[in-house]
Amino acid sequence: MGSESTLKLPVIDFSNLDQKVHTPEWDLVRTQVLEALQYNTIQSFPERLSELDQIVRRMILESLDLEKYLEEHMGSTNYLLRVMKYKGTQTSETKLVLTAHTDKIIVTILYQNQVEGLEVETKDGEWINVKPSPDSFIVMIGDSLLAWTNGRLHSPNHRVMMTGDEARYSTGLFSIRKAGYIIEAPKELVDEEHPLLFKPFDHVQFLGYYYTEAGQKAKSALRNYCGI
Ligand SMILES: O=C(O)CCC(=O)C(=O)O
Ligand SMILES: [Fe+2]
Repeated sequence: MGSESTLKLPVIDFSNLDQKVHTPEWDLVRTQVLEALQYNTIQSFPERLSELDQIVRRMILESLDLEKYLEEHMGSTNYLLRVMKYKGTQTSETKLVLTAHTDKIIVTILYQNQVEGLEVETKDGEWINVKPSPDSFIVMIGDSLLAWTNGRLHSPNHRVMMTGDEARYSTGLFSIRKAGYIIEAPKELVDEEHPLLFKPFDHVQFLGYYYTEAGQKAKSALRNYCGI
């Protein structure tokens, strides 16, 4: 995204306020507060992230020569925005605060404060420690897209490990298939060399399975649910 589209949170200085209302300082800060609230940060943040999600997915479809599915893809998407807080562990030992999992969605976009903790597993089983940066997002593929691409893309295992007192905040935008949309790899991605890996499935029903005891215990809930 170009510099014009850079997201900037309004920053307001409250330090010159005393407790008296209707001083010029009070009126100035009140105007700034109202402007900031109208700035609609919480609304524009997911909007901008959903643009990024769509750019990434467009690039994936282009690289697979499957642009003809673009409209169907975008049209069958809902978005979920989740804000997460992980309390500091109050110890110098590193603790697992979010167990290893793959996301079940299409694409995940994460943004976080400066406290480290996210780790992503490579295909070879090595854990990479993600270094947070205020200028970047973490983009991961979820199981829905892995299944749709018939395994061409990888949805990585990830977890959160923390140590120390500081709280970690992260925000995730998750693109999700609408209920009733059947996820099925397109015929262009299935051939002798690439046999179909997953039976067609509905994302919401798959989630229902994922949250059962069997789904939670499975090494890959997707493979258990609809693997061929
Ligand atoms: O907080 C994070 O960085 C990861 C969150 C996550 O993996 C999830 O919500 O699925
Ligand atoms: Fe996740």
